[in-house]
Amino acid sequence: MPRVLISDKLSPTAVQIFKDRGVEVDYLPDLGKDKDKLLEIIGNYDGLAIRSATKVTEKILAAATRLRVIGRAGIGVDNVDVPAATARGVIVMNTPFGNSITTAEHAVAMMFALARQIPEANASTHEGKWEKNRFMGVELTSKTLGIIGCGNIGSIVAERGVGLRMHVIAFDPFLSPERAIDLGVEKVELDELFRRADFITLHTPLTDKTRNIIDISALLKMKKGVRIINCARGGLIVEADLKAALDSGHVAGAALDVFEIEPATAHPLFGHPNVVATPHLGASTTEAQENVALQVAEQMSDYLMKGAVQNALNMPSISAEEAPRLTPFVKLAEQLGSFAGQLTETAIKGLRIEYEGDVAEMNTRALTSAALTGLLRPLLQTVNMVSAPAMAKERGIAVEEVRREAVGNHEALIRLTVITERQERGVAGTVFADGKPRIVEIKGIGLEAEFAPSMIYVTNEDKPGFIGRFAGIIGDAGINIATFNLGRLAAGADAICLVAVDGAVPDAALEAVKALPMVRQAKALAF
Ligand SMILES: NC(=O)C1=CN([C@@H]2O[C@H](COP(=O)(O)OP(=O)(O)OC[C@H]3O[C@@H](n4cnc5c(N)ncnc54)[C@H](O)[C@@H]3O)[C@@H](O)[C@H]2O)C=CC1
Ligand SMILES: O=C(O)C(=O)COP(=O)(O)O
Repeated sequence: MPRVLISDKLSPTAVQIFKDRGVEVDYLPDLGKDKDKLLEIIGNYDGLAIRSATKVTEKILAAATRLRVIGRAGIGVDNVDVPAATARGVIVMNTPFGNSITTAEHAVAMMFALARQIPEANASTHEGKWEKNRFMGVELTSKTLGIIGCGNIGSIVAERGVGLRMHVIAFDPFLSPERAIDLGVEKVELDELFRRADFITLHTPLTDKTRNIIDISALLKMKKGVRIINCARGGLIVEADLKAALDSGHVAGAALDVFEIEPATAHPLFGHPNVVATPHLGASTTEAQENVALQVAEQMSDYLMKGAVQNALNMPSISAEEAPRLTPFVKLAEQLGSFAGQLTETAIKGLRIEYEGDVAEMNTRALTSAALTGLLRPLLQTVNMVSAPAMAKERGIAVEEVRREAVGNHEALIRLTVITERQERGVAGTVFADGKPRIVEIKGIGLEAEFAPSMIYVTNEDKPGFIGRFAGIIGDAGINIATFNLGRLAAGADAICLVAVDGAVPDAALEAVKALPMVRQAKALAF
């Protein structure tokens, strides 16, 4: 039974779903804050469910020897070392929509709070001061709202802004002009947004490109009296620069839900009269927390129990519906890759994968990942479908996918061609109705063989006497032949022989096969 650790506070719904789906679960909501304890126990788990408090570092991943999936009940995964997880073959998934409305609403609430100084006015009124003349606000109607990052959350903020009769402008390199029109948003460059906006709200992920996107030079480009809202990530704003701009009065107010270092218990901006602060509450509503807990538990259980992959950041999706149909082809692609990988002794420059017939309509990204996994496994024992594409890229292996209708006898065929400095070697296979993968072609020569744990592959000249002498050597070595499959280009031309044997092939027997006069190559293969 797979075991999952929940190391941050999640709705009890998640615990129940894991249990209902047959996944053992330990709920330790404060563990994320205790790095040492997490390091000590993480090796016991197949899955880790987190929010933003747990930091999944390279060190934690190194100790997570059983880990197969990290599920982020929320959106941002900047607290996970995704490249390190990928290199170790651990899927990282999030719940990209579950808390977006809630977070957008928090940004809008922050905008109102800034415009009318609600938190300060509230505190003063509670103190019995009745400072009616101290709190003069600004109207939102007709003001320009500048949105940096117009994805899921930014778009919802945009729609709310339009509803409030604001003029909404957005900077997002990936926002299409059509989508901008649909949202009622004017797409602008960043400098223009800085120049024109009365309110600026941030909704990008924290990446190397977005880090410090609001620094002193950006602040100086903004209108005097601008108000800034950050419900995305600390690190997008240089906090010291913001403080200077608030102190000088250039920025009239800032509302911050997120901070460079969290938890933020002491901060130079705390106590500033024009700063509204909340403790990373963007996603904290009953509705959003139910959504993300339910979704993360379902996604992680689906992966651990059925092999379905949804919302993974480092692996193509495989739906629970397609998983049963795809699985035998995943196996075929991996075994074909493994076959090619075991036969290739020089550096691989490229891999061409041809999908013919029914399989061309399937999830070929997942199949290509599987093929790369098989191909690279002789070099990298720990490679899997998550890490294989990144590993192939790192090694400079160019991957080409071709999809076409069925051309031969097979309704579905996958052909893998490995390209090295010296040659191109192709191998093709299919899955029959019994669900078992078969090799049906090697180097353009047709044959039909099932994959077996131990096999011998021989290329030879098609001359009389080979089979008898080969079988004699194998029999003398005490190895039982399970299946014997032959193929040849033409009578007397190149031939191949793929033999399944019971048990490992001793080196001496393989050497004796290689020494036969008509043999060109002989190799023991393991699947
Ligand atoms: N305060 C909180 O509790 C929460 C914070 N968040 C944060 O909000 C962020 C945004 O979430 P979503 O909208 O769901 O993500 P998303 O991926 O749907 O949208 C992000 C947008 O940022 C854009 N972008 C990327 N780089 C950019 C750049 N250099 N300049 C301008 N735009 C850029 C992308 O094109 C994309 O459209 C998350 O990454 C997360 O860090 C999310 C949920 C809750
Ligand atoms: O989903 C996100 O990106 C968030 O920032 C929400 O964080 P949280 O789950 O509340 O710790």
